[in-house]
Amino acid sequence: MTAAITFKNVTKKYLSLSGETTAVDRFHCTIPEGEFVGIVGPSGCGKSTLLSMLAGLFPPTGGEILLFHEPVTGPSPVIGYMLQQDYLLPWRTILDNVWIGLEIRGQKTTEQIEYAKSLLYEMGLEGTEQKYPHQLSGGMRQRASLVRTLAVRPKILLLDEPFSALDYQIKLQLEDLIARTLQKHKITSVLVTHDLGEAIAMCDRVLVMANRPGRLKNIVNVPEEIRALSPLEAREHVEFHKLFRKLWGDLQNVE
Ligand SMILES: Nc1ncnc2c1ncn2[C@@H]1O[C@H](COP(=O)(O)OP(=O)(O)OP(=O)(O)O)[C@@H](O)[C@H]1O
Repeated sequence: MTAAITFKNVTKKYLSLSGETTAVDRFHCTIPEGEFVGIVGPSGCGKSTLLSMLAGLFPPTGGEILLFHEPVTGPSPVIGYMLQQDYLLPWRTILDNVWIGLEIRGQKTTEQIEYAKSLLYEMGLEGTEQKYPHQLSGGMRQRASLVRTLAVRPKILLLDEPFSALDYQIKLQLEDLIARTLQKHKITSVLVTHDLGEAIAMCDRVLVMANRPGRLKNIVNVPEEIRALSPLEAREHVEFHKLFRKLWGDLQNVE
């Protein structure tokens, strides 16, 4: 097993005028390559802080984070980030948005362009190439945003509440499509979500965090019977409901 992400006793303290806040306290865990991991926990338990440190936006105060056994020292090209907002540039067509990362990295080769287009079609966006973001629905824009992120071939994808701005039906459809795409391309993924059902339906393991200070409370493996199903089908399975109740119980006792 290759470790894609290793958190070694990671701590983050913020200093502000009102004093010191320990946002993350000795977070320790390993995520193997190809795994899809969810992080759930009460508001303020340090989920976004963890993702930001993983993305190399700022360093931990204590401990260390490794990506494929190399310490994180800043933003890394192996990491892609998908946020709640799509941040597509409104003055560029969908196709021009999709390969913006390739342009910035000087990688806009014929092969890479073809790869980006194939991702666009995989995500059901054929026919939108020459449209502008305002001509697409919220779900389509999120899909285009994911294509842009995947076009530069990240090995690790961080998803910070990517579906929370979408309505329920679109969100379920997107969960299915995105889970399939990430599995197909064997991308190690970390999903931060407030939606327990989403974490169970999409992930191989769910990390439950506790508050004040933010720390890892529990790790729950999603049973094989659920993982073998699509996120939509998983929600119908009896094991899904059992696990939902267990995680719900865990979260009631995490303070
Ligand atoms: N820049 C900052 N300066 C001071 N404190 C901060 C800063 N950013 C976050 N915090 C504090 O660190 C703690 C963890 O915040 P963080 O945003 O990581 O939590 P979260 O679990 O992502 O929350 P939510 O689920 O509400 O998005 C909170 O107590 C927050 O107030």
